[in-house]
Parts: sequence; structure tokens; C-alpha cells
Amino acid sequence: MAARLHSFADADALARNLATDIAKHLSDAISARGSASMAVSGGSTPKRLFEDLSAHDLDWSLVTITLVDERFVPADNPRSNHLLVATHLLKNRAAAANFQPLYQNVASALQAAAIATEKTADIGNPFDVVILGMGADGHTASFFPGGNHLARAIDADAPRGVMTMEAEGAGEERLTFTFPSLADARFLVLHIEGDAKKEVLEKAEAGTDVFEMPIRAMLNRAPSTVEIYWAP
Ligand SMILES: O=C1O[C@H](COP(=O)(O)O)[C@@H](O)[C@H](O)[C@H]1O
Repeated sequence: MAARLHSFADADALARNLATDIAKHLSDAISARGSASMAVSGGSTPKRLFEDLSAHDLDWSLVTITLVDERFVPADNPRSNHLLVATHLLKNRAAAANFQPLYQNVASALQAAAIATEKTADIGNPFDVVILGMGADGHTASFFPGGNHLARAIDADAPRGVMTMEAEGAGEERLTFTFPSLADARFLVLHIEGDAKKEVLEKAEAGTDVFEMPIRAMLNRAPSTVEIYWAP
């Protein structure tokens, strides 16, 4: 629908301000509805944000956190987004939050997606907060260019929930929430850092082909405004 850019002097200022804005949205959700839900991304960008956010004073026991996407790997794998969140977010005051993983200890990613869909059915209708990242190839969540289920994952009519994704640039098989599960978040954030990501964003904004750069699905079609938080 729309996107709005919030620029900060550096990554510290970005993390501090975004953590404050997220904490406010979570607190407002708790005041309004008695609980709050948030889906966060993995990757290298959110560590500082998670550290800052974990220290915020709110009733974390009423907050359920899940992942926007995950690799089909157990939580002790260094590439696990669950491990990242456990190390950098589920600590300090945020140690009291509830966490719902996408990975499940079952034989296939397909089975894990079905279980994760069931287990998250009550928490994201819509999510109070969704924090998206973006890769250099224009992927967001696990909506990868060339992904085997990309068309279904970014379809505005796809069911809410988690599905699988395989793509050349993705490494392990992935689990990802579908576009409709994420795009109507009450606070929908795209968190990116560095000049290279800014250039990727500008390229995405200049075109329309969602299969070339799946982030365009969010930028152009999300029912919620995409709040872009960026620092050089
Ligand atoms: O693969 C992934 O990467 C993106 C972006 O990661 P970054 O390292 O460039 O910050 C991330 O948003 C996604 O959740 C993750 O699975």
C-alpha cells in the first residue's frame, strides 16, 4: 500500500529508536487486548536491535514471539534463527516472553510447516509487530527469487500460516510465514542497514516484478504501511 522511510545517523541510533517504537506497540497491544504478538527476522542485521529491545520494561510474559522465517535446522545449529533470538532477544527483561519456534523435530519441513501453522494460528491474526529483513537479492522472509513455492507464498490469497521454501540462494530448506500472515501487521517494519541495502531498496522501489525481487510484494501490496528503518 505504502512505505515510509525513517533514517538514522548510525546503526546504534536505529536500534535504539526502533526498539523504543516496538516496545510502545507491544505495550499498546497489551493495554488494548491483554497480550501482544511479534514475528521477527533472522540474519545479521537484528542483533543490536534485539539486545536493546530485550532491556525494555514491559510485561513480556504477555508477549508471544515467533519468527518470520526459519531454516529447517534445530535450534542448536549456528544458522538457526531461533538460536539468534534465544541468544540476543530472549534475555534480560524479555526472558519472560513466550517463544513459538517454526522448526519442529519431525522428518520433513512440510510436516514442520503444518505443525508450526497450527501452533501459531492464535497469535497472528494479525500480528501486532512484524520485523522484516531484506537480502541483497531482494528476498524478505524466505520469499527468495526462484523459490520453488514463491508464487504461492506471496499470493495475496494464500492462507495464513507457515509453508516451505527451497531456493538456490537460500541454503537449507526454509519455513516461512506466507505474505498474508505478515503483510497486515499492526506495525510492519522493514529493518535494513548500510548503503548496499539502500541501493537494493531503491532498485526494488523502481520496479514491479515481484518474482525478480520479492520484497516488492511487501512494498507494493501490503495492506499495512511498510515502515522502513534504515541507517548507513
Ligand atoms: O536469510 C535470511 O536473511 C534475511 C536478511 O538477512 P541479513 O543477514 O542480510 O540481515 C533475513 O531477513 C531472513 O529472516 C533470514 O532468514
